[in-house]
Amino acid sequence: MSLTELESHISFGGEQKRFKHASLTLNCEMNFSIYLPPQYKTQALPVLYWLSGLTCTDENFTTKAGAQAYAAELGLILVMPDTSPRGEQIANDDAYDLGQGAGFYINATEQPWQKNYQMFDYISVELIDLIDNNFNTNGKQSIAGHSMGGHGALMLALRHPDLYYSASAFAPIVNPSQVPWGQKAFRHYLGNDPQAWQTYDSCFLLEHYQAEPFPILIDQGTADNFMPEQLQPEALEKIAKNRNWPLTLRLQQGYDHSYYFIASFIENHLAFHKQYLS
Ligand SMILES: N[C@@H](CCC(=O)N[C@@H](CSC=O)C(=O)NCC(=O)O)C(=O)O
Repeated sequence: MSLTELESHISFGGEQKRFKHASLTLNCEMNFSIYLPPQYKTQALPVLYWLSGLTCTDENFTTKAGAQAYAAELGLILVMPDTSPRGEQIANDDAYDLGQGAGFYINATEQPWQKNYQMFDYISVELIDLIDNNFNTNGKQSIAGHSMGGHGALMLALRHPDLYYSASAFAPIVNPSQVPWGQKAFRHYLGNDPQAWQTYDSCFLLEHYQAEPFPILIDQGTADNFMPEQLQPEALEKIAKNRNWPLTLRLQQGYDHSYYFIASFIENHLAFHKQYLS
């Protein structure tokens, strides 16, 4: 599949680029951003996929997290996909938490979403193939994300331990089938079948996980207005403790839900993933 370059900027000795491509999985044109660190000029490198949250595109993390400086030191490729299919012909909703910008990284089965909202397959199959076929990767990848994207990162890694070496999240929605953001999205995209909801719920997936465990790091700000109702990271921590799972939950005093929080700890997340990708 061919890529069209939209932007290219030198950043910390590497290159910050943006591409568009035709997605066969989502039946539309998609953009993604990629950071290629300086080491990329001479060697194949591992990839960290970053999944953003509600209302975001590929550009929120790229422009706000300050991750390029650390990726340049560590020799990590960063890939930032969009958060949903996009376009005038694509189903949408006026609310910020449904439709475009709110794909929830799942494969929709309900109308009018099913034709385009196949984000689970896009991230775990089409995008990995696209990146590996067009860039000099070493075939190793990990995954991280924020809020809705934190849900996506944990859920995709729990569903695909064959693909991802480690997972991390900022303020993730860990139990989407039990909280308003997730319940709304799942009802629209998946219908009312509780079993379908569970297949995309990190708490359920961790509780029933059978393969080799992989490391998880979660940061959660204590001043995050969304924490009590939507996020509840302790629910996942409790299951992890019962299963002796290597999960670290760090409660960061006074931090909120914003990219100022992400920028404050992104260095730790990149270093965490680098250990497992080396
Ligand atoms: N507009 C909404 C909240 C939208 C919001 O806070 N989005 C977060 C992710 S929330 C979970 O997925 C985000 O990352 N926004 C983009 C940014 O650059 O900050 C509301 O009013 O509640």
